[in-house]
Amino acid sequence: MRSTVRDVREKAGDEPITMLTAYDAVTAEIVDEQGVDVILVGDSIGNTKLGHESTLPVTVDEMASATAAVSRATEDALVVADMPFLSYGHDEKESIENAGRMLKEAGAHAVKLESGPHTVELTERMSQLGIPVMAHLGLTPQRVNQLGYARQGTTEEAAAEMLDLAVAHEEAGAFSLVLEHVPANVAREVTEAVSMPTIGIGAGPHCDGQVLVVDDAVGLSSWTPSFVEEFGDVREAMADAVDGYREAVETGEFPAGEHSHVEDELDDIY
Ligand SMILES: Nc1nc(=O)c2c([nH]1)NC[C@@H]1CN(c3ccc(C(=O)N[C@@H](CCC(=O)O)C(=O)O)cc3)CN21
Ligand SMILES: CC(C)C(=O)C(=O)O
Ligand SMILES: [Mg+2]
Repeated sequence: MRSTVRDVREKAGDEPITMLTAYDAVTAEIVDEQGVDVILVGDSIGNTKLGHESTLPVTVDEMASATAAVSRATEDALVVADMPFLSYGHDEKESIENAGRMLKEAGAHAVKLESGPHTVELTERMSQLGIPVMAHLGLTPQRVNQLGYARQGTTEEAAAEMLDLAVAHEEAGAFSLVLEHVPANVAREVTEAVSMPTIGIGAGPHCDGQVLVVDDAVGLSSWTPSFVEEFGDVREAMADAVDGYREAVETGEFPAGEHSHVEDELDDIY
């Protein structure tokens, strides 16, 4: 049965919540079939699929297209669309229209916003309108030009600010919170301070759930952050298959008789 935002919220403290990204239908189908609770259509599509060096160039149209593909292929998981850089936060009307597209056009069940003091009111407005919001604190890669990709919440002051923002977003109506690249003890403190589930990436074992970029988790990425564990080697499996194909064509082994068809009736003509 389809997961709902409420299921995700109620699961906190029970079994860990599992979340992976997906950006296309076949990957979403595999992730969904393996029982992962939440599929995030991440703006990490910029790095993983579109060949960009950061998530900043990703557009609302690109996110809507990927989210629609994922939604069409997903039966059980909750589908969350990541809102790309500058598609929210500067103008309330535009933010809500962009987020609304993910639900109305692309079949997402919720959106994720990289959070800060400027997203508290927006989170409240979206929640009131029926757009469930997943918040995101710690390393927020859309701020790469200010933060780099360094671990966040590493000073007493920064950790206290993260805690305050987590509480403020919960009060504003966020249903869940991603904590990225923060010390495990800070993530534990935040997890204890809020009742919404926290989902960690590089944030230690005390969160209510975990998320990874699917390409990193299956071993498809050529580079991964230090907090990643590769649970497979899809890149090598795919390279072997591509190499096998190239060699079979070059040596004339492919296509063989079983891959082709001779039309007998045309035999005396051709
Ligand atoms: N494939 C992929 N996986 C991800 O997890 C991911 C993306 N892409 N793109 C968007 C962001 C960027 N992320 C990153 C990127 C780099 C580090 C990293 O290497 N951090 C260094 C410190 C770098 C610094 O200090 O500036 C580290 O050692 O932790 C962490 C998260 C996580 N996200
Ligand atoms: C890593 C997750 C949390 C994300 O925001 C993304 O994949 O874009
Ligand atoms: Mg993202």
